[in-house]
Amino acid sequence: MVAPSVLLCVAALFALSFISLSFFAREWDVRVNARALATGLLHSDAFPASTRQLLLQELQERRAKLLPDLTCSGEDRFAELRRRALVSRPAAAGGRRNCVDSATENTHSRQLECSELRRVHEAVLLGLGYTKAVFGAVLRNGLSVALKSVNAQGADMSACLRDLGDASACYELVSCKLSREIVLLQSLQHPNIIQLYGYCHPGKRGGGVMSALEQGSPLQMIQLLQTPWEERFRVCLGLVRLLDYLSTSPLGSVVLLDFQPRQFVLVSGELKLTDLDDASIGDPVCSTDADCVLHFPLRNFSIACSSEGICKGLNEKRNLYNSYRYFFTYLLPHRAPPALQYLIERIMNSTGELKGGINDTLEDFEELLHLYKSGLYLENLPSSIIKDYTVAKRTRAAGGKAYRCWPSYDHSGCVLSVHGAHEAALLCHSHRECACFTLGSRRTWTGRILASFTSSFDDLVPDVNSEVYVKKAGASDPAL
Ligand SMILES: Nc1ncnc2c1ncn2[C@@H]1O[C@H](COP(=O)(O)OP(=O)(O)OP(=O)(O)O)[C@@H](O)[C@H]1O
Repeated sequence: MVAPSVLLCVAALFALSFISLSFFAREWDVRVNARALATGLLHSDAFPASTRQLLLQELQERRAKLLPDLTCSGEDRFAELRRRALVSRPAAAGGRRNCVDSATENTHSRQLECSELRRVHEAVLLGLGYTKAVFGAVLRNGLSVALKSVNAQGADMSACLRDLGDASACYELVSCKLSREIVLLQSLQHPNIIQLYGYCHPGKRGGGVMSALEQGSPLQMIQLLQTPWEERFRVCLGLVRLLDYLSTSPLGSVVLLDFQPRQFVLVSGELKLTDLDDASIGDPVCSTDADCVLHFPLRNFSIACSSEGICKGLNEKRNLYNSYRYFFTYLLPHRAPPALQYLIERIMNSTGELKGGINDTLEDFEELLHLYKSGLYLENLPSSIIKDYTVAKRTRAAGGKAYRCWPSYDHSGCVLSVHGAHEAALLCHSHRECACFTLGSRRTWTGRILASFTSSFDDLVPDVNSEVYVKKAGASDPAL
């Protein structure tokens, strides 16, 4: 029989340990663990005090295994990130508020109210990840947003609940990743990073962490593989521009630890990074060269440990090689204009072997864009090719027979991007069904013209923005 005074003493000791651990612990995760520890102790009323330290240690280790990439482990670190975010964006300063649209003052003058975000109806599921659930909604002002919150059924929450058994501690742990992403989105601003419209933190009236972002559509690699080369090139170019920015961002060099196509979305064809919770800042520290090795399934790369004890440039290399293996390999060489293949091979070689850095890669990509946009890559095109066509200016072809080609911008016909009439004539010559083509006012993202190819037409109707080229009878195949 245990005396009531002893029980009281033990309870007081537990309460005191919890309060002091929570109070003095500078590390956010230690506080969570202290809570888990206290919860455990309350549930089993006979833990000897001598095992307290061991238990705490074990909980910390388990937590580290549970969420190995959760680098918002220290309040100091989080505060430091926040401070840097605010320094790089002076207009956003003002401390933590319940709801802020600090990232949006240029684009959306109206403040996003948390109450509005939490009240949205008819939200549709856009995606579920290990950590977050993302819903699409249209706000009252007509703005389409993606609302991110903790995925209560996600793998992170489930693993945490299995391990710690404390729902509120787990929510706090997992939402830390979302909060971290919000902080990063505030300071990292680039056309290829999703725009943060606003966010909510748990306030007095409850509700969890939530961010409101520019809405995109999940990146479907299979779908992307079926799009024209120009669109796939756009995705790769956006990625390279993003990596260039991340290599020297306002926060330092940023590496995407969990680099997968699903961390990105497309917004009107433009690639945007949306999942930043696993991004890490700063090149790794090292004591020997062996600390600066990048391990990939099929190969490893290493660099020297600098005299300052940093693997300088390792983040950049990791991002670049991941871009090569997840994006360039699939999207870049396939059906590229033959005259640009040499440049593509150079890019594939230098990124696949990590011979060049992001600067060289960006230079190659910008050159590729320039050659493609300007039509310079078509220099060897026979100029006589256009003589095989009769042109009807300020008209468009109506009716007639369409045919399909691949990869067309329009699935019911044959619509391809061309630099001008010469290139369109070349394509028409190479299609057995082609009898005429129309150049209209529609342009692709590079400014190239969308040409529509058909086998026949019923009529020519006036249209000041369009011209029709009709193949002359007996026009020869230029055997290109
Ligand atoms: N802005 C957005 N617009 C549309 N869909 C989005 C947006 N942001 C994210 N998604 C979709 O939601 C999914 C989950 O989002 P996110 O990647 O941020 O969550 P996560 O839990 O960190 O994912 P993971 O398990 O890959 O780490 C994404 O894969 C994407 O398909």
